[in-house]
Amino acid sequence: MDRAVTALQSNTNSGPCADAKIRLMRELALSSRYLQGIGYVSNDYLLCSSYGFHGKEISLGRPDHIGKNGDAVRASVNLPMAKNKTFLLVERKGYVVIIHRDLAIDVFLNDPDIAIGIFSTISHNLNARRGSFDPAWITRLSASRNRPFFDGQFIVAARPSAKLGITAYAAIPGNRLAPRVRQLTWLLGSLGAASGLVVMGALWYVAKQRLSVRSLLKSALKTSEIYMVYQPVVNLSTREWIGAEALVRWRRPDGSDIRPDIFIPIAEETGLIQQMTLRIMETVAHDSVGILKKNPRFHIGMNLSGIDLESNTIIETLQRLLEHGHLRANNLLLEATERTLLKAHLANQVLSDIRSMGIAVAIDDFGTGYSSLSYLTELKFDYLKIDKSFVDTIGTNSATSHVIFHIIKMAQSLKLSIIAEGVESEHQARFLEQHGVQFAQGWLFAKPMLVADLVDHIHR
Ligand SMILES: Nc1nc2c(ncn2[C@@H]2O[C@@H]3COP(=O)(O)O[C@H]4[C@@H](O)[C@H](n5cnc6c(=O)[nH]c(N)nc65)O[C@@H]4COP(=O)(O)O[C@H]3[C@H]2O)c(=O)[nH]1
Repeated sequence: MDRAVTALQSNTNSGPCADAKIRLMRELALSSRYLQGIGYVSNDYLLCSSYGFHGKEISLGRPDHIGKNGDAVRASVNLPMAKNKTFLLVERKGYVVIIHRDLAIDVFLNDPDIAIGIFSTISHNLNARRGSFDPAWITRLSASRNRPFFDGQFIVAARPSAKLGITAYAAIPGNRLAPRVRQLTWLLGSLGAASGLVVMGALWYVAKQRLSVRSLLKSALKTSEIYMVYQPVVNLSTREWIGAEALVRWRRPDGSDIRPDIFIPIAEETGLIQQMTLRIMETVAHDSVGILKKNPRFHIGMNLSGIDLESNTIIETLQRLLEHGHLRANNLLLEATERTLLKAHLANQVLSDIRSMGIAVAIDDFGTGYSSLSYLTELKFDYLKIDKSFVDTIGTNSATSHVIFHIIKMAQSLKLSIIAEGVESEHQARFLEQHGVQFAQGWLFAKPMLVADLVDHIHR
């Protein structure tokens, strides 16, 4: 808009609706991705526009809102040249930009994860929606006077505008927020579109809410809301439980569960992950007392995040646990994903320090990252965990079904022990065993369980 108004104002050779000015309006409108048209307004009448000179002036009505900078906004205008469409008009210094009313949310089309809704508080209709917008959010937000909430997956916020008679709703998956908000608010802000500004407000509410998810998580770390479950790892030939993977859980006081793949990235981005890893390790050390009494050779796998691999803190924590607890180095298996290794520049050093303490290290979710092979040759691992997505291809004709053979062969040639993840059928278990995979975990054998259940099931 700035560019269009400046260009039109600085062209002083002709009157506001002269042919040359209309040609300039047309060029400016055509070169913009977001403006449907540009026009000249006097006393609430559109006299001419990039569509030409309007023999009969078009009445626009009074603006709905005048901004602090003097911009006059008309939120819902029908123009005779596009009868079935509703436009948003922003007038500045006599010139007006014509924007399709849904444009403010159309810019989100390329991002299916972001859900947007614009609700008319006058007609009580959802004027527009994008992404997996859940109308139930409207009821929940209006019941709580538009206080943003986190439903375990999405952070949802609303921003009402009495002047425009709308409420904009924005919802973003908790783990994807920060960079997108910055990018989208910039884009919407530069449009200067009124409904865009309301959507922008909703997005900022969402961003603020993310910080409150951090504070919720921070206090949860001090309570039993954060706890561990254990998924057994079996020996494929004997089906004996030889170890378990510790998986963190967060249950809110209202009984709702928040998934680790949602809150771990939030903990990583908001500087809480080290505190969380420490809490996880202390809980595992505590839980291991009962487990090791039943089977002193049992191993417990723990996931590491990229930030854990950036400093020596993890080494100090492990040393403390080994010195003061029941755990021995050979009871532990630390799991790092390719994704975390990619982020951690010091990973090589930290992983080799962990191994020199006698603790085994696994590469987790193998094959789902970017440069898997280079990790296998540059870093030393003891175990390779085959990701569930490859196990799922066993017995199918999918294009990637042969990849699992190569992963197994590669691990064998590097003398790594293999654990297959996400085994759900007997057919998959038999296939893996026949191809030399020693260990597996998955719902076929057991789902993640509380430590008391694990202890009950371990054979002496
Ligand atoms: N459909 C299906 N799913 C199965 C089956 N067997 C296991 N799973 C699920 O697959 C995930 C395996 O964990 P992961 O790959 O380490 O992936 C983990 C890990 O990356 C992360 N995570 C979990 N706990 C921790 C933790 O304590 N610390 C860190 N840094 N990350 C964790 O969150 C991810 C998700 O964990 P969960 O939701 O617990 O989900 C777990 C587990 O419950 C199966 O047969 N079928």
